[in-house]
Amino acid sequence: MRLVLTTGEPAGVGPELAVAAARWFADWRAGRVAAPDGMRVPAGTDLRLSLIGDAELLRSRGGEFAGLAGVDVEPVSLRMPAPAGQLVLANSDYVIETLDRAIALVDAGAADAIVTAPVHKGIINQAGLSFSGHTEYLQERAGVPRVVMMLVGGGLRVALVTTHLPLRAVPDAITGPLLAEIIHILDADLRKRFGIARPSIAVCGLNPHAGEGGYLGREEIEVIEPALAALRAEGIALHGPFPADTLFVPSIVAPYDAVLAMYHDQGLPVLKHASFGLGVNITLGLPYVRTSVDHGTALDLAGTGRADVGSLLQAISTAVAMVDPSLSSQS
Ligand SMILES: NC(=O)c1ccc[n+]([C@@H]2O[C@H](COP(=O)([O-])OP(=O)(O)OC[C@H]3O[C@@H](n4cnc5c(N)ncnc54)[C@H](O)[C@@H]3O)[C@@H](O)[C@H]2O)c1
Ligand SMILES: N[C@H](C(=O)O)[C@H](O)COP(=O)(O)O
Repeated sequence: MRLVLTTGEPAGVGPELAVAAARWFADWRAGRVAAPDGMRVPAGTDLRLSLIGDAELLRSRGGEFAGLAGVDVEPVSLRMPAPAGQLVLANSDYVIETLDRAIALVDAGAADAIVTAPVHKGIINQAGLSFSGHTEYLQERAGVPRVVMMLVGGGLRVALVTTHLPLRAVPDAITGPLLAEIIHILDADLRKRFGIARPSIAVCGLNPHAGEGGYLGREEIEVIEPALAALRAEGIALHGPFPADTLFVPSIVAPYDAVLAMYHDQGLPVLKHASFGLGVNITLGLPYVRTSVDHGTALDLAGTGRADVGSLLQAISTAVAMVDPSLSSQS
């Protein structure tokens, strides 16, 4: 199995974390260490990790990594020097090229999964390239009509109906057809990638108290409940819509395999509170496995050696388990 790791915004923590992860990876594939969640792979497992990025940048930020067993570099050249913590407009092309290289490798069957280090959405847009996030970019490049962002951590799986959208645009974006597409992907991938025979999914309402019977908003009555009813009739185990504030109470959320939140900042703050630094961002619905870290470029920490590599290690081990579930069951 070969994973490709895009090393992210060159001014951020991605390059140094990628090299730290590569060192851990060499030990992990040799059976010498476990992943943060305890997952081990049997020594001798055929695993390779290719770092996609500028080799000199990686070395200067993370130290030497030549000779690590199972690790290589797919070189992409920086456009301009990249001082730690300082965004350089001209390097946005470099970031996009690392993603395109990863996509080309999975498309050609030369890699099984893409793991991504964080990019800076703002600087890419400032450079004139329209970019909402990896999730949307990978969807577009894969030519699939829809994908689902799901973050996993702290015992929770939280998927989103809408992703990188201004809050003002969210209510209009939530429609019956969108809910059906998202829920079909979520249900199918929980079965296929996570081995859950009949996923039980709790759905958040959009409005406070899930609309309070229509007195605090009507989207639940007019859009969400009818969509869920139709999907239940297909046999999908859907519950809700529930008021989001209490759904995440540990004893209430515990029975469900996943929560479906209506928008980014309804679901992700809960997950990041529960597991920041060890969470994994997964894109469901792509023709290949894609995982990522739960944090951003952390420009304030770049080059200091103080950034935590835990989420990246978890993203790598999760990708391996998703490509070959038999490996996770051996841990
Ligand atoms: N997967 C991704 O590509 C991804 C994910 C989230 C955010 N982003 C992007 O990152 C940029 C910065 O976003 P932000 O400032 O909101 O979030 P951020 O995650 O970069 O930083 C938030 C806080 O967390 C800390 N932090 C982040 N990563 C850490 C780590 N590995 N170890 C220890 N502390 C860490 C930072 O120092 C900061 O205090 C934005 O452009 C955003 O869009 C990218
Ligand atoms: N929504 C993600 C988060 O908050 O962690 C993050 O922005 C990354 O998204 P992409 O994987 O789409 O870049």
